[in-house]
Order: sequence, then structure tokens, then C-alpha cells
Amino acid sequence: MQLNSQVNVQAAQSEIRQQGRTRLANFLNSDDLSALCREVDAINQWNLVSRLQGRHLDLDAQAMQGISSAQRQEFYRRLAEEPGFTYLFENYPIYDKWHSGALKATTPQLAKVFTLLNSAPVLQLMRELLDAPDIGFADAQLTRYRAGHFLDKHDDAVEGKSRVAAYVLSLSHGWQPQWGGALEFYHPDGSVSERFLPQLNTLSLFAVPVPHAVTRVKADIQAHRLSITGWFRCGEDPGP
Ligand SMILES: O=C(O)CCC(=O)C(=O)O
Ligand SMILES: [Fe+2]
Repeated sequence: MQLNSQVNVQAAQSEIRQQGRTRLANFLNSDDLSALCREVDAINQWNLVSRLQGRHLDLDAQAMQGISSAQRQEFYRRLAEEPGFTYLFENYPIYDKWHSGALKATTPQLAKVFTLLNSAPVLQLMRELLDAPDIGFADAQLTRYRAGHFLDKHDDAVEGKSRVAAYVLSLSHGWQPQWGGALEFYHPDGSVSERFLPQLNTLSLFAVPVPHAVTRVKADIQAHRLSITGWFRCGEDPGP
């Protein structure tokens, strides 16, 4: 798998310098993208991740489908009442599976993307774009936002993770603005400065720390907001 885009490094670099973010269209070539999307569509083991009482929750998405409606209502009630930062979406942990040796056998296209993100050409491109010669590796997860899913405002800064920039490679076809699921950025006064809508095969890139959120996917939307997302990080990969 190879980088497709004839990225205009100068243009992307000046956008990053001025606004702290940019988007690289046509990131993968179309054959690789098709194979990847087919593989992702067939994945049936997802985690449902959330945060309640200030603690991260990693649930089995399929098991959660099977809970009673009373239990579901209780879960949503507690989520709505969570006072601080929270989220609800599904993920497939690419980085963890890579490190446990399971990624290539179960999802070879994801293993190829992970390898591409950690290849010399991509890491070199990111070092240039972000003026960050210390970038050493990328981590990654596949995320799936379905109706009702969201990610509250946060800035991605986590002590010890050495995150230079976040990336989001969209795998959603024909996403509509009215469906929600926008990646939002903010002015210092809290008003929305920009919304990135999911755009198939576009890699959104933004500096850490910068406040952002994923708006709630509207109820009754059948489409899935699918992305490969993670961070370009400094130093050597310490593993999960
Ligand atoms: O999916 C996105 O657009 C952003 C995800 C994000 O901000 C995160 O996972 O920290
Ligand atoms: Fe984030």
C-alpha cells in the first residue's frame, strides 16, 4: 500500500502553520481504498467505548445490542447525566492488535494501512508538514460512530503520549451534513470556527493540543461514520 496523494506540501504546511489544521484529499489509491472498505464492512467485533463517572468503559458492542430496553435506557440516562467529558462510539483497536500480533491475520488491509502510516514516506511527510523532526510513529484505531454516537470537546493532550498531531482518515461514502458527525473546531470564545465533514479518503490533520469534538450523529441515521484515527507521536513506539 502506498500514499496516493500528490500532496502539495507547501500549501498544506502553510495551512497547518496558520490554522493548525489541514486536509489531504485522496490519501490512499482507489484500489487500496476499495479493498480496505470491503474489509472494514465485514468486521463484526467492535468495542463500544464510553466514559461514565470519569472512567473509560470498553464494552462488547454486540453484547450491548442484546441488553434489555430498560438497561439501555438506564445506560443512556447515566450518559446524559455524566457531568464532564464523555463520548460514545465503537472502535476496533488497530494499534493494540498490531502489537499483539493479531492484526495481519484478522484484518490484513488494516495491517497495510498501519504499516503505511508508519512508513518512512508518511512519517517524513508529517515531520515536514508539522515542523516536527521528532515524529517517530503513528498509533491508530478504527472508529465507527452510529446514530446517537458523539465525542465531547477535548484537546487530545495526554501526559506522556508525546502526541504532535491527530489524524482522521475518513472511510465514509456520501456522508451528509445534516447527519451530524462533524469534526468541530472552536474559537477561543467557544463558538465554532470550522467543521470538517467526513469525506471519503480525506485525511484531516490537526495539531495537538487544540479543542475539538465530534458532533452527535442524528437519531435514525443508518449510515456509519467510519474512520481510521490516531496520532503522530514523538520518539520510538513504546507499544500499548
Ligand atoms: O473522529 C474524529 O473526527 C476525531 C476523533 C477524535 O478527536 C479523537 O478520537 O480524539
Ligand atoms: Fe480528539
